[in-house]
Amino acid sequence: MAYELNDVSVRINGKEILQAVSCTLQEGKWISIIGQTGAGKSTFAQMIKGLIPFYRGKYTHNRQLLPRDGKGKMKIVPQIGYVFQYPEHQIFETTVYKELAFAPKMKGESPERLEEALKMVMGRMGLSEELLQENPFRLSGGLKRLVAIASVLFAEPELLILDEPTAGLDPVSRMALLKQLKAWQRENNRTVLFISHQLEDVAEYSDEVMIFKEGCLLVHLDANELFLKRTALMEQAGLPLPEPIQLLRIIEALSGRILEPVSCREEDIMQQVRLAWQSRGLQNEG
Ligand SMILES: Nc1ncnc2c1ncn2[C@@H]1O[C@H](COP(=O)(O)OP(=O)(O)OP(=O)(O)O)[C@@H](O)[C@H]1O
Repeated sequence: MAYELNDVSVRINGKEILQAVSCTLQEGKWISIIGQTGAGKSTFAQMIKGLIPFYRGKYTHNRQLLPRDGKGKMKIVPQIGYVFQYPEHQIFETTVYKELAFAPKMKGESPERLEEALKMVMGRMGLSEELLQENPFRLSGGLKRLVAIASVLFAEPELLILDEPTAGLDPVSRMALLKQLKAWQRENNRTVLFISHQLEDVAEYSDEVMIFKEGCLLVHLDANELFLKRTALMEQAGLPLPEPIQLLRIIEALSGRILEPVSCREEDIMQQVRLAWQSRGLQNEG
């Protein structure tokens, strides 16, 4: 179920926005896309969804070229879901039920199947069924966001693109939303492309990370490898390290020991930090 790009370049208004990008997006992976502002992250994601009509190079899904129309224009890829920044701005129906059921009804889903899927997606996003008859425009900002994202999940996308899905949310809502999306991705073995400037979230949830710099894909690698072993790549891309990794480096410097957390997730890093802190060497230093 892989999507593959081979030497793909995108030029808009005479400017090369993406340059010779080659990559494979494997099924069942949470792949984060990071890079400084203007690095080409959103353009890459839009290209994957088929929102960029023309590009050079080869783009395939399961080794089949993605369809183009008679004029050679790339078509939108229906099995890819796209959550744009501030997705609540795309809500247009008058009840939460209508908003969620819009796409599946268009696909001709039976009422029974609709009901079953509706319950599942509401539960997954932590939304109470009582909300179904509410006007989505009257909900709080955070709830509106959940409804908008639930409507994308309801279409059961094979690959889900999340373009800064937590922008503007408070820390508690941000964490809750990402946990729900991660659980959805794992349970359904789906691929997620997650664009974010929140590097702590990237280290917490990713299987793989793609770093873009000035329209080029600098590197695509395992998240643990990047954050625990190849941190120089972050510097090369002009990006800071996630805060728990910065703390790990400080504790290593203070204790004079190399710490080896099992992953770049905060919980695993803090466990190492606590152990080092409790060890006599560091207490004496302190
Ligand atoms: N339609 C367009 N016309 C002209 N230039 C564009 C267009 N779309 C994007 N660009 C330019 O392409 C570059 C990459 O933009 P893109 O939005 O992909 O970057 P990004 O990494 O997603 O940035 P950010 O983190 O700020 O969202 C930028 O210099 C942007 O100005």
